[in-house]
Amino acid sequence: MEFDWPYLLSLFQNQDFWDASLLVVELSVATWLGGIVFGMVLALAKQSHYRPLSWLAGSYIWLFRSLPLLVLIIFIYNVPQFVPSSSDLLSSPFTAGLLAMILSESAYIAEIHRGGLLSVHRGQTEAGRALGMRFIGIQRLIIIPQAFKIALPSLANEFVTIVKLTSLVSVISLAEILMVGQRLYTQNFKVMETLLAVACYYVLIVTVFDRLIVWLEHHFDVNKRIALPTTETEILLARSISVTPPAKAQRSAPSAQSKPILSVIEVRKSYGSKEVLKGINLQVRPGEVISVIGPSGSGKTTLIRTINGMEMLTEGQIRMHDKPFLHPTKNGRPDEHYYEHIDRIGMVFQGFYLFPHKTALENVMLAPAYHHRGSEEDIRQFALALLDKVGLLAHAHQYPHQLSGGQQQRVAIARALAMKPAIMLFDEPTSALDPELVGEVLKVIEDLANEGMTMIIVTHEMQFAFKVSDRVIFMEQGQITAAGTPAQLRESENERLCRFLASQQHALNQLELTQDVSAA
Ligand SMILES: Nc1ncnc2c1ncn2[C@@H]1O[C@H](COP(=O)(O)OP(=O)(O)OP(=O)(O)O)[C@@H](O)[C@H]1O
Repeated sequence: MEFDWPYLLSLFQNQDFWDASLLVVELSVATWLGGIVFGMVLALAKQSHYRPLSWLAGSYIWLFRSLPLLVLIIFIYNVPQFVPSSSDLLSSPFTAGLLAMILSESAYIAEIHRGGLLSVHRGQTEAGRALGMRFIGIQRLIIIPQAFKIALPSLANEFVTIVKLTSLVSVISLAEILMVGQRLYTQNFKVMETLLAVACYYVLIVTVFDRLIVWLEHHFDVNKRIALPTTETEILLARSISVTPPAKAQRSAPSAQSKPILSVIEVRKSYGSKEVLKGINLQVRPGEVISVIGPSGSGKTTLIRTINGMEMLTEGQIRMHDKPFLHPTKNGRPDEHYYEHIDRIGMVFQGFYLFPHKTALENVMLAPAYHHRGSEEDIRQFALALLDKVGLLAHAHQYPHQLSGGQQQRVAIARALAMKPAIMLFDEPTSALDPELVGEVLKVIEDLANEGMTMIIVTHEMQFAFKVSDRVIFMEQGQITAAGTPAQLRESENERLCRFLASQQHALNQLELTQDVSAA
């Protein structure tokens, strides 16, 4: 029996095949998009802290991954026999097939999404929370765009699987490509030629969409984007407003009479049986700059993370402007009091945690836009002015990966300032930086201190801490064991503090040298 080439070629002009190809494309794209949306809902639900929701999503994924698609398609197509009211919808083979495919595929896609969501660094969520954003906002603006980019190659692969799975809908008489082929070869018995044409149609569809998805991946890849320069108009816009407080508001010694902005009262924090903070009391007054120093593992970072709710306290309370802010809760998560005040606390992390899919300017604009702090134009102007303040106006349109560590940390400071915080928290802001980049970040923090910004700084930079602070706090084994002005601490007879400072003597010597030079 000879292979019939002319017959094979004629099949590429067969209208039924092209109609069936269009149907396969429609069914595949609708299943893929529906699966992506519903799969993301399932993936987020499975990660939820709310146990019943997480259990429901997990059960759905388990059930629909176990069910053969063929069985599901036949089952859904026959539902109207038992539920007549569904016949309007499900008596159409296309709708029934589409529904069955979305139900089944979303279970697989949910797991792909979950992989993407888990790959996004935890610091991204913390950065969003520190900007006062809630769960949905954080997912929508920060996590999902990054997770989607990570998951895109696997999602593309799933699209190919979906295209091939559409052949199963022929079981409910939907005229897709394989069914058109079957009808032909049962009449003319040219099985090989017809199936080769069927294969070619599938390969064509997959190839076209493969190219489209490559384009999509390229589109989402910020690494390939070229940063635009800051325009003259933007520079003028940034410099037409001042983001530095007026001279009279600038730094003076904090008054002991002024009411504290923040009160930490008998705060304890435990991880399991290990108590890391053992009854911390601290009051922060307007304009005060407090540095927290101490040996590694003494609880400095835990303290500052507890102050802005990144870690929940186990006992005690934290008050903002003498109003409830943080206290232990039943579910171990902050309550509404937290959201009333968190946007007045700016946090700068050791690891920067800039949003990698957004430019420096977009990073700074994100939180004020989310909180509707003015028109887009005003927010943009303020963000440009803040970037100018930290010396990065020229880099406004660069992505984080196009900036040095020091520049990224300065953008992170501008991002926190964009919310006009009443108090700024710095968690070892220079520890992740190369030594030559430390100075540029410390300079920005020192300028803020001189402008009267209230700050708590956890730092290992002794020279800096003793230079900028009104008060230095020494922590050891989860307790504040010494506190006072820099001068008081240097003269303290606290044995452990003396030993700690002696170990840091090199840095302090440098400070004295600098002071001697400036006094001369
Ligand atoms: N998530 C956690 N789970 C369990 N223990 C933790 C956790 N986070 C911190 N700890 C423990 O709490 C103690 C204090 O840690 P913390 O990071 O606050 O110290 P630190 O003074 O900031 O140290 P460093 O200067 O090295 O950063 C350490 O013993 C640490 O192992």
